[in-house]
Amino acid sequence: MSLMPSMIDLLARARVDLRMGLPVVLTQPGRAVLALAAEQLDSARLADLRALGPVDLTLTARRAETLKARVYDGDIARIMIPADADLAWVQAVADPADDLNTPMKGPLQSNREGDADLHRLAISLAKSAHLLPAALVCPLDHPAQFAQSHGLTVLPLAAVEPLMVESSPLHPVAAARLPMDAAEAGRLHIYRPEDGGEEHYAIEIGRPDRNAPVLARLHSACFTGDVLGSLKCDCGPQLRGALAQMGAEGNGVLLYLNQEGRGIGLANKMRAYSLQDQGFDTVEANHRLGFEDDERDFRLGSAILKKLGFSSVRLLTNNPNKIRMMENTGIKVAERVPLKVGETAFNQHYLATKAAKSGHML
Ligand SMILES: Nc1nc2c(ncn2[C@@H]2O[C@H](COP(=O)(O)OP(=O)(O)OP(=O)(O)O)[C@@H](O)[C@H]2O)c(=O)[nH]1
Ligand SMILES: [Zn+2]
Repeated sequence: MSLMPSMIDLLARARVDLRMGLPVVLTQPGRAVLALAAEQLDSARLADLRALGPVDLTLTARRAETLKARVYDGDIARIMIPADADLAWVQAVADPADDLNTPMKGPLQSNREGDADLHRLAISLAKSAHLLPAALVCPLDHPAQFAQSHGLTVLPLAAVEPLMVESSPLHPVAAARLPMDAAEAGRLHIYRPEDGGEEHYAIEIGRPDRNAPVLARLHSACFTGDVLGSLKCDCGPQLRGALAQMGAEGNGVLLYLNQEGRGIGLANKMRAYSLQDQGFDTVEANHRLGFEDDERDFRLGSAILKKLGFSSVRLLTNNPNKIRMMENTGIKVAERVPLKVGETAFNQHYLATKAAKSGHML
């Protein structure tokens, strides 16, 4: 029935549910759990969840390592919530904001019984909803009945897993002429993913030849740098520098990918900045929050370039991962064009960390 939600629709709905603090039901043959985002929990929901059975606080292995909790499930850990733990305990374990003030949260006991696949799905959902990667998970006996009587979204693991791994197809929505400081001959194209996620943009300058390598930049959104002129990173000057170079050459394409904070979202990036204020570097801060250094999906860039008719680029970047990803997804990188602008007294350490830990070319 075409008026019923598809699996992609349910996935988008589940992300919103988690952001609203609602539980979602995750199922696999013979097993089901109820999952809630730790960050959106309140005391009433914690009590109701505990009435259903034992609750685990699922974290990434990154976060568990910081907390010195045992990791039995590879990339995630299932921390048992003690009987006397309250909402503040859950939040303190999930969120590193107060780690330095209250380093002792434990002893933390990790669950090693049974399968962790549904817990892993809960973490992926929280990440893709740009929430802290921490989820409360408890087993559920009659999932279909429970979901129906509580009006909850149900996601079967087998159906949803391939959708989470694949990059969602993007479709052009609208395009119009946009004269800019850097180039009067500008055109802004909007692309919308099928999965209800962020839209991404392509700024085409001039009318680049589709049969030759185009001067291209994959720029990830940085509200603080691009809009506010933050001195903590080099994003603003890189954005304007790339557009200026394309304007000067008369041709180019800048992809503005809405993957704020290397894919963790602006709220989490500000959590990371707060940890940086406590002395951690950009990579350590991501890890303490439970994220990888870089959670972006650069396949988006190739998908948009292909939609625009390009197959080869002169890529403005210092990031070898972007080059690798372009090549692996069918866009030839004919040349790497370095983009070194915007070094300040405030971002020297940030740029040095990217070079030392993330392989950026100096
Ligand atoms: N998590 C996190 N993200 C940051 C931080 N500083 C900047 N960012 C984000 O990092 C991304 C920078 O993206 P890009 O300009 O594409 O940079 P890049 O990966 O360094 O690669 P090139 O600039 O191409 O060399 C943006 O999404 C910023 O929001 C930080 O300290 N923590
Ligand atoms: Zn930035």
